[in-house]
Amino acid sequence: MRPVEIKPNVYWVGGIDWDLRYFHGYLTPRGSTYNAYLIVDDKITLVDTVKHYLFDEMLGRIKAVVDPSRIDYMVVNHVEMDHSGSVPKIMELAPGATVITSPQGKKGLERHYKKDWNFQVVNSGDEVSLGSRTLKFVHTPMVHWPDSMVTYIPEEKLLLPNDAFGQHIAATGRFDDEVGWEVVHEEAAKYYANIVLPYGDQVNKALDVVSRLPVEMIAPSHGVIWRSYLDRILPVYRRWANHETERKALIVYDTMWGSTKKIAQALQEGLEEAGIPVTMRCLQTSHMSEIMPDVLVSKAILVGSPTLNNGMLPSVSGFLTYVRGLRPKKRLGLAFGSYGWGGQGAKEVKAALEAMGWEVPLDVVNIQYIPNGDELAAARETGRRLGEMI
Ligand SMILES: Cc1cc2nc3c(=O)[nH]c(=O)nc-3n(C[C@H](O)[C@H](O)[C@H](O)COP(=O)(O)O)c2cc1C
Repeated sequence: MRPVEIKPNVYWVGGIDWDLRYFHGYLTPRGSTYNAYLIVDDKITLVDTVKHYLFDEMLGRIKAVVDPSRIDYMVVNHVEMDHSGSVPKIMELAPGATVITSPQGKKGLERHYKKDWNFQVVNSGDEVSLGSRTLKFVHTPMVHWPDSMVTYIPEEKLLLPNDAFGQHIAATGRFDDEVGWEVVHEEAAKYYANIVLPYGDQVNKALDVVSRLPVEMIAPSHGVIWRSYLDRILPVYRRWANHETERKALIVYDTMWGSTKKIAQALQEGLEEAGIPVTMRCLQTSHMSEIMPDVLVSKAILVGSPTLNNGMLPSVSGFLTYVRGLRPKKRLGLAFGSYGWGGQGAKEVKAALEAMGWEVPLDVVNIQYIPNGDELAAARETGRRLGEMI
């Protein structure tokens, strides 16, 4: 339960959730952390907290540095309970502390905890002096809730952006270079694709703000702290925010008797003939949160469903509902599937792709029952034509 001094007198005092495997609908095979930061200055400040069940772990780390009753400021960058869940217990230990948050943060905290704390509402650009350090607040609404803000400490060139730049990684090392670029990039992409993707415009504004600040270290509220790979992750975030993709295709499908899978394989062959790398995901074996990193980087997304009871399979409609909410833009879509008599499944998929504003340049590949050789050759040709459009 040791705290980690990340800058002089700035300590990581969060909690490590080694066992977390499911986080509001998102699989987290590497677990996660909830990062809280303690700043010891004339005024003692805690920035964010941890999920309620890790309170004791966080408290142990705080106590190793200061008596928690001495906390003057409790900064809440984001109201979601993985970060604010231990605020009530901190406020019991430090009843004289002031809760610093955004206007939406105050409303959100009141709705969550029904407490009459001493609030200091801060607007974007406001500063609070701690003595030898300053807290500067910048609102980042909808990255990823209306209350979200970041805290910047200019004297330390340290940005505490809460969920932005987060990754679900539980590790003993607190820094990006202790985990390695491959892992931290993979988890940052997965986090972005499943949480932040709808808010590209707001991320771009936040990146503009960051680019004007001297930043040496970005300490998010999940996972490891960016100190060595800042030059790499900032341009990657910009590309994600701009919905820039690669010359890649993703095929996502489900099947009852295997025919839609045969069509998926024919489309894959055609795309590969056109020189396009393809990732294949069957919804029976891949969780939709695991598929989202491929959605993030793929220009073409092909979705297949057989027809079941006059519609698409529920697994496919669930996936499309999830993707629609995450709003990836500038994609090429294609719908396909097998049917028995009505064939509505693949047609519904096509309508869903178009409703997301994607370009769907080719007709649906909809084949009755088990595809024959000619039909598979035609599907392969469709894949090749799509590949040439990427
Ligand atoms: C329970 C069930 C319901 C089905 N309902 C429809 C339907 O409403 N309309 C239709 O065109 N085909 C329907 N079918 C036929 C399937 O779409 C057809 O068997 C198709 O080839 C299955 O593709 P798959 O091998 O990819 O699962 C149904 C099949 C099953 C097993």
